[in-house]
Amino acid sequence: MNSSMALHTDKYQINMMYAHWKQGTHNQNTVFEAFFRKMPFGNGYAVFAGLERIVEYMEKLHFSDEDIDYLREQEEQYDEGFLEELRRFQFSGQMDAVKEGTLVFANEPLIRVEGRVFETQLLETAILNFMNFQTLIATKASRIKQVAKDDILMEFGTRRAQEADAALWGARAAYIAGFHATSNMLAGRRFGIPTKGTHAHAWVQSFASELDAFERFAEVLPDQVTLLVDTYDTLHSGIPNAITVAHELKSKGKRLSAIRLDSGDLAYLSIEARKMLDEAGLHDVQIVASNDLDENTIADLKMQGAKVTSWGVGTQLITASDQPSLGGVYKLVEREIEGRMEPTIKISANPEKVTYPGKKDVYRIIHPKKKRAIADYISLSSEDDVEHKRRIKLFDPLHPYMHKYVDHYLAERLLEPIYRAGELVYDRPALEEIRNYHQEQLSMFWPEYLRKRNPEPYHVDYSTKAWELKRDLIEEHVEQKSKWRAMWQDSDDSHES
Ligand SMILES: Nc1ncnc2c1ncn2[C@@H]1O[C@H](COP(=O)(O)OP(=O)(O)OP(=O)(O)O)[C@@H](O)[C@H]1O
Ligand SMILES: O=P(O)(O)OC[C@H]1O[C@H](OP(=O)(O)OP(=O)(O)O)[C@H](O)[C@@H]1O
Ligand SMILES: O=C(O)c1cccnc1
Repeated sequence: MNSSMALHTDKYQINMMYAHWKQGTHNQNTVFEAFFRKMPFGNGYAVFAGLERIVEYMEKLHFSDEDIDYLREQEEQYDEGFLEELRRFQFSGQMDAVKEGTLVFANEPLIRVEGRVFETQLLETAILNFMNFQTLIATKASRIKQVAKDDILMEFGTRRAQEADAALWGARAAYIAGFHATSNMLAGRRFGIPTKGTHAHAWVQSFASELDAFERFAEVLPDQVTLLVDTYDTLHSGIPNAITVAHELKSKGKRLSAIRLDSGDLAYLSIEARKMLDEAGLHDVQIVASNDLDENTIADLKMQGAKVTSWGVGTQLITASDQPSLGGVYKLVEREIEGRMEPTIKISANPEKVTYPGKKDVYRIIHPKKKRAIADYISLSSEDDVEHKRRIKLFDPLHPYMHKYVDHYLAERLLEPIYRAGELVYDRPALEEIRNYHQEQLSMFWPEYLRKRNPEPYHVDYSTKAWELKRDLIEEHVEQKSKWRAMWQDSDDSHES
């Protein structure tokens, strides 16, 4: 079985690789950077995820004989020599990336890939596919976590996910952002995420009575029982029957762990359920809620005094339903011209889409005493001001007159080496470590950047040199454009005369 995902790319990447190969430019050195332009869900931050998947992909990346046969069959224009080159394909370049769980912001490089254009071009589609989805889900999960605070969060989304990979990697992304468990057993086995499960309405329906169903379930799984109480009548049947079973378990030295509410007014029902359980002396029986929950409903329910301590969240999380995609892009920022690396820019009529040229680094600038993040500072990799702790100027690229100088600061370089000369040099952290690191990250930010609604925009600032480079290349482009215009004008005039 071919486990490589080399063909998990857009055809245009292979066509460009072919065209470079034919033109003899395929060994040209290049630098690409991946970033997104707009914060998802209007959130103040995003949670970077997807690196583990990218490394898995990179480690297996090669074109198998079947891949080559397929390409030959698909595109008769491809030369055999090109297919031979693909057969020898191996990533030999550099990759740097932000660690999973890091809080990241719009317009900062999150992944940087350097190498032969023949290699760097191929990776675009897969890298964006992994980064965009997982970062989106981790961010959505983080919003839910902010609201749920210390309650237990269970990821229930598999049945509604956009197919299997999304369910698996989505469960992992949610765990990074602070979910406690998943219902997906494969995600549990593969990533070591704790698994949890209650039972469905079908269990209750498959018995003559609800009480019988509850008793039979508790009999075989007495150590972790959560009973779903809304199949027939939550207040008049489900909860009373669950209380009966709880007493039966108690008499055997066991404990009913929780009841689950899955329909109706979850605030009202949970308050009533709590009263009934407490009156029965069952103070330690918890209440789980599920049913199309997201951060907004959970916040509403909490505001209404819902007595829920565990939330099962599926559809809205795994499909990121209010924003089903993150628009991350992968842009060429430098290329080799006659043996020298030169910055390159993409111009667009939309000013937001004009790229920042040049190979860059991202530093998190931290208040030396308060140990909180002040801003992210993006400078050209050729600059070393931050490395030497020299004074830096922070200014808003949209409003350059708004600026301040910072003399004393701590700095963390966000892009870490992942590949060097094609070798994996990154010590892949355990999932638990990533999850803890994410929690530490949150504590480095002032709450105004983290709030769910109308967060204060966190500063992502460019160095003066990075900003001037962009300005100069735009000016060069404008001059070039007016020259072309004049040329066209002249040729039109001569045709007319
Ligand atoms: N007190 C509440 N305040 C705000 N939202 C609530 C409250 N109680 C429930 N909800 C949410 O309202 C929505 C109710 O959806 P819907 O009407 O489809 O469910 P239902 O009729 O209760 O149950 P079913 O899933 O059986 O159709 C869900 O998203 C649920 O999470
Ligand atoms: O609502 P979600 O956040 O996606 O959580 C998962 C849902 O999956 C189950 O429902 P089921 O598939 O039985 O369908 P239902 O919506 O009719 O209960 C469960 O009872 C939850 O309601
Ligand atoms: O365990 C549960 O209660 C569960 C799991 C998946 C989807 N809905 C509910």
